[in-house]
Amino acid sequence: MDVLVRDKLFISDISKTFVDAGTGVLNHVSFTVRDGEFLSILGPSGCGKTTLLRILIGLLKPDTGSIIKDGKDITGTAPAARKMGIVFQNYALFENMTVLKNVEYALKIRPETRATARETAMEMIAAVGLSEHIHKMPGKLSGGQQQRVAIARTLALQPEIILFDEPMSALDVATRLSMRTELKALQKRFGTTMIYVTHDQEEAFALSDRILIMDQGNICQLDTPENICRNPASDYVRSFVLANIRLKVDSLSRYAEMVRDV
Ligand SMILES: Nc1ncnc2c1ncn2[C@@H]1O[C@H](COP(=O)(O)OP(=O)(O)OP(=O)(O)O)[C@@H](O)[C@H]1O
Repeated sequence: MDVLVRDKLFISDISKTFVDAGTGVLNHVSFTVRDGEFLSILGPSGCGKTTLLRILIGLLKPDTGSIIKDGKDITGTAPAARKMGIVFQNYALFENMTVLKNVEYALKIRPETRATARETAMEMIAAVGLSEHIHKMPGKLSGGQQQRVAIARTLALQPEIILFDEPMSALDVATRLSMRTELKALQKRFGTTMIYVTHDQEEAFALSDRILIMDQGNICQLDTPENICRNPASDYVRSFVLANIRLKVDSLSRYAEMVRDV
């Protein structure tokens, strides 16, 4: 596979086996992520999505393969030097620090961002719409607000790539829908490449420039939502498309019922 200039990441032949998992969790996975792209990784529980994210950010070493970022091999590079950030499902905030302190913390540790830490933190908190909550503790915020703090904290470090590991799974449906719009707006504003792990078909189809569909450590298809719908690469992928259509029909009929009852 040729590395194109607009490719932000080139993941080549990544494999991973855990001794106690028996079979390979990732089997010679190769794909590219384009600069500024919103790429979702979609697949059932246990198919290797989180393992792939952990390898991309450097928390886990692959058994084979390499990760090329902007043309440079970063497979052995420390996580902090990769210019990537990660947002988890459980927010992972410091419970004993205010919103402001949570966002400021990492900026204050780094000599190059220390002087402007307060200003940057305030700007990022404003970007996620939480300016009026800066002095609150995370425990006093809703789940959606806590996830916004986690996103502001990640954005503040100006990563080139943000990885999301099922960031909406703990949120209610209405919050998830509004967070989708906000996330896309933030991506547009900051031009960040985003890699978004989910097992929610509807979310992946609604958010993504391209979707990578995985099953049992293998890539089944990587394409735009439209092309996946038009030309599913296998019966397995077709079942994802059909499930997504069913979800849409279900929510449309729920909406129709709500409107009828008004
Ligand atoms: N540190 C580990 N040691 C042993 N096995 C592991 C380890 N981490 C993950 N696994 C196994 O690897 C497989 C893939 O796990 P992974 O967390 O990557 O899946 P996933 O697609 O993210 O699943 P989910 O959607 O449930 O989060 C699973 O069978 C899991 O049990």
